[in-house]
Amino acid sequence: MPDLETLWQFICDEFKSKLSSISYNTWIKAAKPISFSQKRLVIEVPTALHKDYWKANLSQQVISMIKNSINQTIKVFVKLPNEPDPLKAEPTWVANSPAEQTTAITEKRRPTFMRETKLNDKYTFDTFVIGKGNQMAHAAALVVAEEPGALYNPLFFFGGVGLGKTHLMQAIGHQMLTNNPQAKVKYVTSEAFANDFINSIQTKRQEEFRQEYRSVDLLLVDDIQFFADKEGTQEEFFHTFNTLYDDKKQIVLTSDRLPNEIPKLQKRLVSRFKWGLSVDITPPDLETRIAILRSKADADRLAIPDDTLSYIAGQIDSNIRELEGALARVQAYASLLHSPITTSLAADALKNLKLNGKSSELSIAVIQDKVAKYFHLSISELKGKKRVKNIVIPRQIAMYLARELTDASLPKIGNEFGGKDHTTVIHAHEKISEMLESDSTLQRSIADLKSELKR
Ligand SMILES: Nc1ncnc2c1ncn2[C@@H]1O[C@H](COP(=O)(O)OP(=O)(O)OP(=O)(O)O)[C@@H](O)[C@H]1O
Repeated sequence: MPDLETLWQFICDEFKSKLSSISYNTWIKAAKPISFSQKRLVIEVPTALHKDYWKANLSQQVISMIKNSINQTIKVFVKLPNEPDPLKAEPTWVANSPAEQTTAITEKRRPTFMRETKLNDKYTFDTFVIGKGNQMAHAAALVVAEEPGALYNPLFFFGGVGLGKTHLMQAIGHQMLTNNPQAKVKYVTSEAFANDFINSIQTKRQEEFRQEYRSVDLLLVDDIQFFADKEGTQEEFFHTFNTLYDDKKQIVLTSDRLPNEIPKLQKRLVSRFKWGLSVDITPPDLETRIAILRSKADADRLAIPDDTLSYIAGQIDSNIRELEGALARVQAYASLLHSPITTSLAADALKNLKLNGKSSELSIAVIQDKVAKYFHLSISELKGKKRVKNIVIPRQIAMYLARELTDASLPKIGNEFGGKDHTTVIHAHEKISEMLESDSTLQRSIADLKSELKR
């Protein structure tokens, strides 16, 4: 019997010749051989989704590879990093389900009242940097691109602004078109869907609208939180969803929060969105931020020393769009001065951004506006006296942000919230700080709001 290292090398070589490089990097490179004894191979993978995929697709292939090459029957165990040694409790394997074949639909002429939204060429799997916060989302995206309609339908990405939801969603579209150039892929924002729908009513072309949306192989709808308040659109989307789902066509959705946290989203949509898989994308750690900057710099053929990239990555801690913006700013500054990019030049270029600190320009009114919009409240509700929970928490969040992000005094903040006492502001700040320690939904809302306020 080979030792663990030799065996794993053999398995990797076999998969390298069988799988595309994207699949290889996602499933095999991310896996780690742990032990091999008594014909039992233990492999560790990073997320639950990797584990499912291994069990459904890859374990059996490994068994066959070994059988074919040295005529030995081995067992394969797949575990997560925090799971105990699976050899003490043998799992059962899920049989591999055959990939769902999508049928090509001949492209019809697009009705003129609907604007075509094209996929962004840059948003592919190749340009997507994998890190801790997006690893599971990336793996799910790949599964869906390779086996649309079969496993995770709908696939739902949620998470803060600028973290790569659109990028990943469009990467699925590109990949599907690479695999099957005849496939009909449609990307829209929820607002474009709503506009198309309204236009179709105004121009009496609802049939065309339905034909367009219900005949696709892959429907990508971005930012569905904006369906809130749009009753008619939700109704129409419900039927679009049902038709596609019944036809086993893949649906991918994104939002800044989970379906049940989207205000005024119909319950039947919420429940349908939960049928598939919802995956969170969280802000990248420093290492991933540096890797993203490195990949952008390489793509633009920019010579930037590592310590300068680390410096830039250290300045922006959540939003990747801002990270790209910072790099562009440094690049522009360097070309303006005709100097090479160094850390001190980057520090100069970014010094006015005040990204992580307080901003004297940010006003309480702007905070109130953003918070009210985020929670779908009116400014007067936010500033008012109503004590119902769905208003009180946003009000306290707004006070908390005013305290954290501006230099305004407590009485001034109280005053701007309809003349409240400064002790109310202190209480709000304490309450939200305390909740932030354990409430992940709140953590995400605050991160989103902060990131929007820095835009
Ligand atoms: N992992 C990644 N690797 C490389 N680039 C990334 C990654 N994640 C995000 N980006 C880049 O960051 C920018 C913002 O990403 P994207 O627009 O996909 O975010 P989003 O989550 O959809 O944001 P929003 O909520 O504002 O719609 C894009 O230019 C995208 O290419």
